Amino acid sequence: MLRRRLSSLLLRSPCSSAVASSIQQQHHLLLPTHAEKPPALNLLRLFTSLAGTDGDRPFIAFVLGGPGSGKGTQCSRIASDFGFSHVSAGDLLRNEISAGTDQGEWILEIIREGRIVPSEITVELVRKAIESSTAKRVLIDGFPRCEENRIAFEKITGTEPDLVLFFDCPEDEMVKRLLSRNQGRVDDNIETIKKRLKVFESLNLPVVEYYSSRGKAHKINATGTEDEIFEAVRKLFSSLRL
Ligand SMILES: Nc1ncnc2c1ncn2[C@@H]1O[C@H](COP(=O)(O)OP(=O)(O)OP(=O)(O)O)[C@@H](O)[C@H]1O
Ligand SMILES: O=c1ccn([C@@H]2O[C@H](COP(=O)(O)O)[C@@H](O)[C@H]2O)c(=O)[nH]1
Ligand SMILES: [Mg+2]
Repeated sequence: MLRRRLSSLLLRSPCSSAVASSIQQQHHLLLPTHAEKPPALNLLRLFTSLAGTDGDRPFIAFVLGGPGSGKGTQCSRIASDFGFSHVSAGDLLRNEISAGTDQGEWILEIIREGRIVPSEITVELVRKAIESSTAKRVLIDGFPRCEENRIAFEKITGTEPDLVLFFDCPEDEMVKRLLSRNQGRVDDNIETIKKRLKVFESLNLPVVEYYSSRGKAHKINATGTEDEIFEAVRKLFSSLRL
């Protein structure tokens, strides 16, 4: 409870002014109504660090890339060949929808519109998934989606990813893949795909750039067959001392 409240105090600003107004309009009830000062960061960490100290936590890889770039496909293969647990932020949100809660209904609308779910929801879901995993290596697929997500994750968990994988794919190829994915996703239609591509470029790419500037991001050419792409991925993971 306290953890949840501390998290919400830190996470007042949505991902960008472009998406801020509608999210804030719909989401104002989740935000604190009075001006409390966030507690000092080290106090916050006392309650929220992932599995105690940095040393105890698993190896964390963020897997980023545009919609349809093949993140989920490649994550499944990395998980089975390199012993990673695969945490898909999108799947965690879709589980909330399937659970049929009020929060789920609201998340469904955000996904249908190709927007980003506020950090107070996603960071909690991702943090819990990491904490409940017994694996020593975890792939976080499709998160963080924007700088605000990234900053929130790092503050709330007191940790940074060890590695960031970026699947680089041309837009026309991503659109083609999404339109033939055929998994009944509410966001696999051309109107939503166009919005997701815009959100990817304006909000998600800056996260990749941030981690590139810190020497953590590895770009993989995501064109070609699944096998060809996995060969490049395999080389990278084989070179890591895991
Ligand atoms: N190299 C590839 N060539 C052709 N099709 C591919 C390739 N990799 C994945 N696909 C197919 O493209 C579709 C999108 O792939 P996937 O679901 O892995 O992408 P994603 O990055 O996770 O997308 P999203 O962000 O929407 O979840 C799937 O139907 C998948 O089978
Ligand atoms: O961290 C996240 C991850 C996902 N979303 C929303 O879900 C959809 C689908 O995500 P996929 O990773 O493509 O499965 C995405 O377009 C967002 O609307 C999110 O808000 N935050
Ligand atoms: Mg996916």
